[in-house]
Amino acid sequence: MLGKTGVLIVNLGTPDTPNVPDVKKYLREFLMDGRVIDIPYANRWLLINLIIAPFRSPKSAKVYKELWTEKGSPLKIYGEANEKQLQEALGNDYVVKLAMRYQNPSIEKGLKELQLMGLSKIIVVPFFPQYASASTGSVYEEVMRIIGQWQIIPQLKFVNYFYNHPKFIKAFADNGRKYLDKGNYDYVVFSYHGLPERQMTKADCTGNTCKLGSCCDTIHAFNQHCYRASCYETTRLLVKELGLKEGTYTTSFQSRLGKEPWIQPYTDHVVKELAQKGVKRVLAYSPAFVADCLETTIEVAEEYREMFEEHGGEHWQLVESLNDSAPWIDLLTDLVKEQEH
Ligand SMILES: C=CC1=C(C)c2cc3[nH]c(cc4nc(cc5[nH]c(cc1n2)c(C)c5CCC(=O)O)C(CCC(=O)O)=C4C)c(C)c3C=C
Ligand SMILES: [Fe+2]
Ligand SMILES: [Fe+2]
Repeated sequence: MLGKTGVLIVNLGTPDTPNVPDVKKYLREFLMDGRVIDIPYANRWLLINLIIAPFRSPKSAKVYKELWTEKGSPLKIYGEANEKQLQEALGNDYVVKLAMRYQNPSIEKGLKELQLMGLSKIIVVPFFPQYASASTGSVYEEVMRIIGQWQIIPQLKFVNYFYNHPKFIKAFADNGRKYLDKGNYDYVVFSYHGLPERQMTKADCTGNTCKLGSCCDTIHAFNQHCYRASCYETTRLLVKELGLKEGTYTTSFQSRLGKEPWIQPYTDHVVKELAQKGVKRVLAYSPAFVADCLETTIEVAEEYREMFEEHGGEHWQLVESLNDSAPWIDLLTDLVKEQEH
């Protein structure tokens, strides 16, 4: 095994089953993460255990049951496929392990397996195109917590983001182009997972803070880890690749939780406004996710479609994510190899 490199691919996580106790367990672990609900521990504990877990779990379980396939949760099925595909693409000099930040297979299990192989280098690839403290940052914190206890700390590399990688942009653009070429769409919505505004305005490592305004209109040395700026840049790059005209697309943020303000505009508001303005045919991108999951298959493809049609829209189509496609594996291979320099 000496000389091999370990590759830990990490996605967010999903419940073990769509039943209420497993969904509750998943939500508890996820939302008790101080990078996800960033309030003092005691307040977070009360909020999660007395309000969110008991009341949200039955509702979420219902939706997970709708999402579930014979083989399980799509997020995990695609992750398992990616583990095999990437192993094949990288060959024998690498050992690829899949991990989930929450629930199973855990980061602890994946790292332990790599540790037992005596690898001298580990590359961590979180499956989040845009950096956020609540996603990528949380994966790193967990990796460092575990590896920090080891006697021998291997050489460690992290892929912080890849929203601007030309192969990421091309893969998503190609997925959408096949609809645009045939479908006579009059509008494209780029909907990203949202974040609480409070998290955006915390100072980054350079001391800069996002002002939730025009500071996100360009990407530069001081805002490369700004989630909002990275989302807007993802849209700009996709728009350029697709050749969309000004006034025919917009960026918005979905999946908010709780009563505090999250980054805006909210996708549900945008969906209603577009339908009410007379827009009839919309192509919807969700480029914060590399695998179709609850947030794309149910929220974007079903809930927003129903909302759009209820308010006068005629056709709403989700662009599928990268899932187990060859261009995604090609991009993952590049992301790993780029860490070897
Ligand atoms: C794009 C990366 C993600 C960020 C950033 C993120 C932040 C974030 N999420 C919540 C709350 C929930 N998210 C849920 C599902 C979910 N979130 C992501 C990704 C990011 N979340 C994915 C890929 C998924 C789907 C998982 C699946 O099993 O398919 C859920 C659970 C679903 C539900 O009950 O509605 C919650 C809750 C917060 C609060 C947050 C940042 C503060
Ligand atoms: Fe989320
Ligand atoms: Fe900003």
